[in-house]
Amino acid sequence: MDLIRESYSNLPAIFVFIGFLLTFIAFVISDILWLRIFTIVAKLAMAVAALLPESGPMWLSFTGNMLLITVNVVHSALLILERRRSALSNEEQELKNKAFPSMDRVFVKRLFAAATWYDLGKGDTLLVEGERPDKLFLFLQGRAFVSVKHKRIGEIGPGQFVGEMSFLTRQSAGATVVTRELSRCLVWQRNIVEKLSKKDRDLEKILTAAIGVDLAGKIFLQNQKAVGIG
Ligand SMILES: Nc1ncnc2c1ncn2[C@@H]1O[C@@H]2COP(=O)(O)O[C@H]2[C@H]1O
Repeated sequence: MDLIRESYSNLPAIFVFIGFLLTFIAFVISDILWLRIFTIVAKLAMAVAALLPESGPMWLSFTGNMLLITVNVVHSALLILERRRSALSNEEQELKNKAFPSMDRVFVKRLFAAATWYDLGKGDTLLVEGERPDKLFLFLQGRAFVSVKHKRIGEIGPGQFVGEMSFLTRQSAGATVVTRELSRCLVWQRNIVEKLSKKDRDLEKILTAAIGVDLAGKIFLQNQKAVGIG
């Protein structure tokens, strides 16, 4: 009998422990839907723990946890709906694989939805050195030459951005970029993507992360060229 009573008095602590453990797991997970699902279960454990103390239920803690559960259930349902609606076309999927491989499809779809597909001819000038670009390009197909002071310094290929440097620094373009062959790009009007990033910090994060990876690749190639490998 004593053993049963003792086990029962440990129950709140066990549920609190489970709650903290699940909260910890939730914050380690990067997928926002799973983060919310783990948070719901964690808060459920905490809510149960609040009902079990021998001294009587802790209603404030119970209500707080139930409120958090409600908020997360609503957001999870909206996320699931959005995920269903955010199927990517073949081209969008190909571009996501190249430029946003590990990023959440929902956010990538939102970002893509703010852009327009452009088919470019050979010799089209995308950006001019010293001018302030109003567009940000992301190549799906084709290639472009990059030159500074009329000297070719690099190339752009599928999965790479054009105009991302001045987009980040808000300066004028540091190079002129001209297509080398027929190309297909996704193009954002800068003012639109700037407004969108201010409104939606998740979009800003995935865009800057993808630009960061792209820039690292460009610097790597530049370094190889500098020592005569590229
Ligand atoms: N070394 C390089 N290799 C590849 N692309 C480059 C290089 N330097 C500049 N660019 C691109 O050329 C663009 C010119 O405009 P931005 O400076 O906005 O962004 C630049 C990059 O997108």
